[in-house]
Amino acid sequence: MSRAISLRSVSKTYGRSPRAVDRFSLSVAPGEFVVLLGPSGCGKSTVLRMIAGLEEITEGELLLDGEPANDLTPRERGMAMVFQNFALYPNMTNRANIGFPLKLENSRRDHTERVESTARMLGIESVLDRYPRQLSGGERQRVAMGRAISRRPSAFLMDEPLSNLDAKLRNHLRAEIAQLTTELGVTTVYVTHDQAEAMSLGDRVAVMRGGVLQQVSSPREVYALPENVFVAAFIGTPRINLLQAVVHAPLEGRMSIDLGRQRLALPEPLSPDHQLLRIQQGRPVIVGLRSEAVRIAPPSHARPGEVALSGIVEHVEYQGHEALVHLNTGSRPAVVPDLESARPRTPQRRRAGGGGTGVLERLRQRATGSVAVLDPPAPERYAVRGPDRPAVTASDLVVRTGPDLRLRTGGQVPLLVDLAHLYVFDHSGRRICPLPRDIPGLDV
Ligand SMILES: Nc1ncnc2c1ncn2[C@@H]1O[C@H](COP(=O)(O)OP(=O)(O)OP(=O)(O)O)[C@@H](O)[C@H]1O
Repeated sequence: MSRAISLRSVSKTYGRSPRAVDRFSLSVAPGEFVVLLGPSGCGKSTVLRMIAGLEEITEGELLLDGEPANDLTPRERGMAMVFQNFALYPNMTNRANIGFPLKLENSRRDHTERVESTARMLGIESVLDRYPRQLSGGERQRVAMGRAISRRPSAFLMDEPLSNLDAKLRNHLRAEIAQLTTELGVTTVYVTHDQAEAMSLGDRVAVMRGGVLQQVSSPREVYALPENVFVAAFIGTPRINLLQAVVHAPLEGRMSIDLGRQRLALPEPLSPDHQLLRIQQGRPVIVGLRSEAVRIAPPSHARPGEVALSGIVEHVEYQGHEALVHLNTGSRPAVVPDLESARPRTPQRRRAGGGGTGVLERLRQRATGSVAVLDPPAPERYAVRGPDRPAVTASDLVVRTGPDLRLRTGGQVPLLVDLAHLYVFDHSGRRICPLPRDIPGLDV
């Protein structure tokens, strides 16, 4: 039997600390695979442990198949957990490890058949009579999964089960987990901080930040329609380009988005998405451009909906099948706090003002409560290299190209921006373009 899991405004507080999980609501349908995704410390494991019954719920309600379950013991919940550290009994053979939960349930019954069919499912029949220390990391994790599966639980709760494995094995096991859970049709809640893993595994992805659920949607939607700038920045590789901008909407004349040194002129007639930007006139916004929204090509190659920009090549990252070109377009990148690792900056810069401990840095720290923070102006962030050299800034835009395009560092390149792929977020980080679905009276 597969379980429906429902969390209703669930919070967790440890001692006097702020809420580790803050009014978290999520319903997982029977057989569904939901991934909890977010940076380290955002509360993913705590949510999982509250579902498992390993952590008490401070406030709110957990329902299993519609029945209140806050007070059920872990055993009564009938779920199986798989952790990142494989947690096998070292003195038991792998066979005994897999059969252990079955033995706990009924010590007199012969479980050989169930253990062997589980091992077959996971491709580990040949190692059943060895001990865990005689296995590779991947085999050990399969045994750990076998132990979770053997009892045919009503739900799997997996906490970063692949994070101790090397990249190749991780990809391999990821595919196996997807296949296995589909075959078994068991409800699965899976925790990871790896967005690629989340996107490839989940029926739905629930993105968390600072204990708060940001968005829960299909992988496709979470990528294409991120509800805020944090989700946009957390999902997708290379990371979305986020630029500080101002909407320019004169009563007469063309609407545009001012990026600092350059403007994006919005094509007329304005699309419904772009029309709604008019009310942002004069306000600071954040423009999001994924790397596929920008290409290196001259204005004469523009397709309908594409507008021209230009950029100076700062750095080219060769990746074999493609290259990532880091460009300076004279814009200021918007910083999103709490992301696991910021996009690496181009390496050659020296900071002015001895490492950012000044007023701007303090303001930035204070502002980390909101979703996005505006960076200090470029001239104050980076030193000029010498009195006779112009001021330099870091790259603000990353564009994908084919691997064979030869580009000279310091050279200027023409860019075309596809406005159909333009994201705009308001000053609080909420997506305003494409239009949010919940604007009343708008048929989107
Ligand atoms: N037993 C505990 N006592 C006090 N604080 C805790 C306890 N367990 C977790 N926390 C805190 O709760 C917050 C959420 O932790 P949690 O482990 O759920 O995050 P996570 O998103 O799973 O992180 P990671 O990916 O690093 O495992 C963190 O700030 C953590 O320090």
